Amino acid sequence: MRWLGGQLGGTAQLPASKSESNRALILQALAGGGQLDNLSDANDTQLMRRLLAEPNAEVVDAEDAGTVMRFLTAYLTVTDRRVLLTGTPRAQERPIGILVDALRQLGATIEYAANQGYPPLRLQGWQPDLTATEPVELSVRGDISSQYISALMMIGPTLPAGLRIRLTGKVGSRPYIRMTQSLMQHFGNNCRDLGAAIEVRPQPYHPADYTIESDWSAASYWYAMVALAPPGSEITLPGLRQQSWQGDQAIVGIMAQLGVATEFLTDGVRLTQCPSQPSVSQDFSDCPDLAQTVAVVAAAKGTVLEMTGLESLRIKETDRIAALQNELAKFGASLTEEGAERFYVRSSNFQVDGQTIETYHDHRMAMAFAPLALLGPLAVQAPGVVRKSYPQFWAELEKAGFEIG
Ligand SMILES: O=C(O)C1=C[C@@H](OP(=O)(O)O)[C@@H](O)[C@H](O)C1
Ligand SMILES: C=C(OP(=O)(O)O)C(=O)O
Repeated sequence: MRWLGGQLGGTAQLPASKSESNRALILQALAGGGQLDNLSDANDTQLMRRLLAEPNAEVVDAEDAGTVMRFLTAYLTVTDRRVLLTGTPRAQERPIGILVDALRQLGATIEYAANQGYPPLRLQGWQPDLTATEPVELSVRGDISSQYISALMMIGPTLPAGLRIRLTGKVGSRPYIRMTQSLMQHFGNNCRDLGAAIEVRPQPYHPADYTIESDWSAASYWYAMVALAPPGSEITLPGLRQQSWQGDQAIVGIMAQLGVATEFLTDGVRLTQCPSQPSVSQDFSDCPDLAQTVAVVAAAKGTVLEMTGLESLRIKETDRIAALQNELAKFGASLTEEGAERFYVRSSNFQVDGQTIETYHDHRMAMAFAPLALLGPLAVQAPGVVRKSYPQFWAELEKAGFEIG
């Protein structure tokens, strides 16, 4: 792929948030109705929708979608389904023991079909304590994935006396927990986040309509393009809100330091260029999905980037730290760990001249490196990976003035 030249401009279409979509689908199913508008066309969301619509399936394949695997483990448990819940080889390497242990304490019978602590899972029955008058108390680690906590929160209202989840360890991806709370409240459960614990009342959901916001994680790739495009470039992204439930709106503040200014419009944002800083320090604990985008922009601009909060990156679609290290090295840039869990991106004489990017079955590797085509010719292996969250990504790049393929 290559950039055909000139300034970047115009409007780019974003997918709807897959995180909001996949929560809204679970809540709609538990509420027994409600109209959802602007559901994501991401494979992760279309898959969730299909799987929820198959009440008699004996094998449920969550493919490579973390939210689908984790949310359905809880949802299929409380709807008393007997199924084999499986996923891709990589999904079978992503841990789920914390969620399974919690569900067992609530009355689930779940067995591991292959390796202890990992999918595939055999869901074999659900017998909650129907006489409970006090909320069930659970302790759940927050430092592996917030998706376990969101999954438990969403099924909490189905328990006779609700649920109290005490969070232990460092809690990562916190905004995703708040997003779950906000959507639950929208569907009628006044769930409370007390910081160290989450209280879910036994209030039944009621059907509610909701229009999904555009996806801020997907927007991050357009921020990267504006940051690297010729002077005078800009882009408009419809469907993003100033009051957002998505933690990846943090891209606004991060990119303000890397040369992109955000103007909120009535519907969406307009991105323009602004001066950037020579070095940037950022904790990604709350926004892990932005790490790849920001690392690549910093490397390309020669900005020294200090990165913390990357702990969860090793257990996502791929080991994202190793993948970033390998691919940045192709441009003479580096990502090195200097001290415990403290990483630095550094580069000098960064050049794009026909390198091929490996994507490691990870949509975000493809999308984070694609903006480099603004600086020189580039090839991306297995470009179809983007379908997980942003199926129209390449088509939108073509409209914006890239030659693809
Ligand atoms: O709940 C969600 O929708 C998500 C939570 C995050 O995962 P972790 O909680 O595992 O960090 C994020 O990386 C993922 O893309 C989506
Ligand atoms: C980590 C991601 O997704 P999930 O965990 O839902 O597979 C992602 O989209 O970057």
